[in-house]
Amino acid sequence: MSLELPVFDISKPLSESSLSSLQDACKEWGFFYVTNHGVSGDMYRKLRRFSGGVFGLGDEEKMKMGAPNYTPHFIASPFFESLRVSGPDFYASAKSSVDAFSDQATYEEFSGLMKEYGEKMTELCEKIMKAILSSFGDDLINKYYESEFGKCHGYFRINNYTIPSEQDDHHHHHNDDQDLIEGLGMHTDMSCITIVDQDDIGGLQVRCKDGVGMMDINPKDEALVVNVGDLLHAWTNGRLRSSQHRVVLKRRGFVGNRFSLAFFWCFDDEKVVFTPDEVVGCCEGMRMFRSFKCGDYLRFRESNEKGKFEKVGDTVEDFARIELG
Ligand SMILES: O=C(O)CCC(=O)C(=O)O
Ligand SMILES: [Fe+2]
Repeated sequence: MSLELPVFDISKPLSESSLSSLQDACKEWGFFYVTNHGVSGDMYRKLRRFSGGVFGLGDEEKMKMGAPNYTPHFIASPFFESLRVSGPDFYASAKSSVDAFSDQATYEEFSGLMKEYGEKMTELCEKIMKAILSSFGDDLINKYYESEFGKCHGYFRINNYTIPSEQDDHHHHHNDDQDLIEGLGMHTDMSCITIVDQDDIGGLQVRCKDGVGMMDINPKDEALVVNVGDLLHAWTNGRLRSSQHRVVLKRRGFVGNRFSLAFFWCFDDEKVVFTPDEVVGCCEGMRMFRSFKCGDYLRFRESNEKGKFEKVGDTVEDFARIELG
């Protein structure tokens, strides 16, 4: 099954009806599309070309980038490798990845591009977060945007999914459907919000509220996919969904690579996440999450996964949910 998520045009003034469909989508799915986001086709094509150049290097070369800049195959999955670029100084982060390579002029340009993209996405996240706060009404922007979200920062991953040829893949996990491969396992994001730019191959799936079904999030021209992460789920007292999602690849007919960009916008490590009374209040007054330091949650996730990436199982629900009774 596939899903028609609402499309939120971020360039338009916020109308009551667009805010209410935004709020509904965040509660029901934790996912929606955004258009007129300001990332030009030109910037995207350049980013893809440069990244393709880096992924095309030999394994030994790529390993020179080191962790956490480069995640090689067989960490998250055999079919996934990823470059990480961290803000707020996206230029310096990208530069530190590619400094080991010889073609310095090219990589200067690469780093400049990463900076441009990172800053654009940071700005977009700020706008989206403001829209999400507005969708609660009650002037939450004025009360909480600056104090709670003013120090948020972002990082992004450039993801490259490939499927090896049939003969050397007898040992990995097939789904029930022999033609479906998990390119990135089921997980929730550790962010406040995440913005994903997937190419036209598709494969992003979200778990339905019933906890069983899966829905395809189809590629949509000119649109980016936005999803709510664990930090915003906790901050909104669980009202906005941080949904489990994954990426599946169809073996048959899969040509080339699947390329995606995922931008994660998070609280800073020192931030104490604690739902304001007013936000709790609109939820029958029952506080669902104890206060926690953002960095402690990130470390909890990392230590639970032993470098295994974002596997589902331990989320903010396990970490900070208040037991009832
Ligand atoms: O590659 C994608 O489309 C999504 C990636 C994702 O969910 C993630 O990196 O957290
Ligand atoms: Fe994700």
